[in-house]
Amino acid sequence: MEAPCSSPTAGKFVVVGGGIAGVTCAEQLAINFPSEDILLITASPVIKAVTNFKQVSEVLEEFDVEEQPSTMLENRFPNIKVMESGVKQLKSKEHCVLEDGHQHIYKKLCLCAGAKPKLICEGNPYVLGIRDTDSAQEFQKQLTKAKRIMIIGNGGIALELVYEIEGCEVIWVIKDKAIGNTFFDAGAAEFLTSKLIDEKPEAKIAQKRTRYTTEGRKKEAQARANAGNVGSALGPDWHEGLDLKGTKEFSHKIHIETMCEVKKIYLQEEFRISEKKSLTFPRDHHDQSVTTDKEIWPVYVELTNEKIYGCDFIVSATGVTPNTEPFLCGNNFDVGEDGGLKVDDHMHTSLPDIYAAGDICTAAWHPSPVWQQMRLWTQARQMGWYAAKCMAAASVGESIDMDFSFELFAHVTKFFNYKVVLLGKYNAQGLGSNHELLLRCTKGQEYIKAVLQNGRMMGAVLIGETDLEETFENLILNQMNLSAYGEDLLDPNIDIEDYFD
Ligand SMILES: Cc1cc2nc3c(=O)[nH]c(=O)nc-3n(C[C@H](O)[C@H](O)[C@H](O)COP(=O)(O)OP(=O)(O)OC[C@H]3O[C@@H](n4cnc5c(N)ncnc54)[C@H](O)[C@@H]3O)c2cc1C
Ligand SMILES: NC(=O)C1=CN([C@@H]2O[C@H](COP(=O)(O)OP(=O)(O)OC[C@H]3O[C@@H](n4cnc5c(N)ncnc54)[C@H](OP(=O)(O)O)[C@@H]3O)[C@@H](O)[C@H]2O)C=CC1
Repeated sequence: MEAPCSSPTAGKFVVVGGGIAGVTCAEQLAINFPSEDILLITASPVIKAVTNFKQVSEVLEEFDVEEQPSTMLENRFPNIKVMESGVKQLKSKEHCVLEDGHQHIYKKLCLCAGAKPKLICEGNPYVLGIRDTDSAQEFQKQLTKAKRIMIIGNGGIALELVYEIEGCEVIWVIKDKAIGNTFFDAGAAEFLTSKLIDEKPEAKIAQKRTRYTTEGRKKEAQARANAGNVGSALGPDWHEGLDLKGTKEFSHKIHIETMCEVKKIYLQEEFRISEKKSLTFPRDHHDQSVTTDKEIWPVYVELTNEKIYGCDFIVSATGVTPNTEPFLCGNNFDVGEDGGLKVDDHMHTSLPDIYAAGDICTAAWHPSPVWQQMRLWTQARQMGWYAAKCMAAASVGESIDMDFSFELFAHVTKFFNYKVVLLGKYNAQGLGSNHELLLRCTKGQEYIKAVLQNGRMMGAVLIGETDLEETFENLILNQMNLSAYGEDLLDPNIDIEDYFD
């Protein structure tokens, strides 16, 4: 029988999870309390370290994520002790966590156990999710033997995969009309799709600038044809170390099935018995001809548009579910609709002395009008850092203000080899119909969208080397009335940096 946990005053700072959130939190606690021991318990054999951190502007940041042996963290911070083990249970009333029969008493605890892929179908060996190094390697291994795969989902992972995979037919199934719904509107999607589908070099066309009200945007849209205890989520450029090549000698071969979902998955024998017919890979994007596929595949997918395709395997890139399971039993946490542990503006959960940061948590505070939570490593780092600050302040009876990084949503990444910067309400999220869009697009070069409400900039999408991120960030933060500038705001002949400096 396990001994009961003793008094919490005897406890230390304990952090669970060796991903970006947990490691950043532990590091910050170690800096704040150099004479105290910080315990980091993590299920994975390596930890994630942030390296080459670069503050691009006031809120935009870029960094690399490196997998390191935990000893490197312990060497950098002698007061951090890393324990490789999965936490099995939390006894919040007794201030203690249990792993493999051992128990650890905490005075303050930060849960940073991340999230796991939310698969369209659990337990099917032909449905893969990608989260950590192991799952990415398994995917790569399967891909080397594959002639055709199906990718389900329209977010970050799907966008990266369709661009990187070569030598394998890819059927990409999305619920939406356009690609990349979690990051882009139909205009940006069209800008990117040309890079994916046009095999020929793109002819440069003149730059176009347009101003849209919501009404105009609708018309524009109509006129245009987006496992248990897991390891940490992969880092930036995770696919660079992997040769994502199938069995064939061509580069991209992608067919996109829009506005549909998976209806049923059949294993080979099940499909044979059903006597249903599957389709061949469409010759080009406009190919509507229906030809029965003679090839025998390991798995078949029936879509809600009634089409059926056979493939070697399916990648479910359909989002994540917070890893809360080991912590919920016997503890009355407030949990968000997305399954995350709700945290307040001090990263504190609903239970005493328990904080949470990164993918595991759901931001339940009243956010700034231009910030929203997205499960990204920038937010994991910021939350881990801020949680440590809050834990430190609370333990000495002080209070601190919310960190500035939560004032404005800012994300910089790369899709289809373009730099992509997203700021504020970049897709007019939650703004209703009372907003307008300013667009500038040069095919193959840049796509710029500013979201305005009552003359104030609320968000922006910047694709390509636009050099506008800092100016736009300032315009969103200072909420200056831009009505007088109208479309000049995006006029390439006007240097708007000079305008607003
Ligand atoms: C393929 C892929 C590509 C991505 N690309 C980008 C990108 O380009 N840009 C971006 O901003 N974000 C990207 N993300 C998202 C980003 O990686 C995550 O938001 C971020 O890493 C979350 O960090 P975290 O520390 O909260 O969780 P994680 O990195 O998942 O770490 C969780 C940690 O908790 C440990 N753990 C879990 N359960 C337990 C337990 N019971 N006991 C002890 N330890 C436990 C795990 O072993 C792990 O160490 C990507 C994600 C994936 C999967
Ligand atoms: N460069 C970057 O910034 C990258 C970031 N990431 C992050 O990593 C995490 C995991 O990525 P990912 O898995 O792509 O998650 P995302 O949340 O980015 O995207 C999930 C996608 O799957 C769709 N979806 C959800 N359920 C279904 C279903 N049953 N059938 C069909 N489609 C479905 C969603 O549609 P809907 O939105 O309509 O529900 C959405 O398009 C995310 O937090 C993501 O932000 C990953 C890769 C790159």
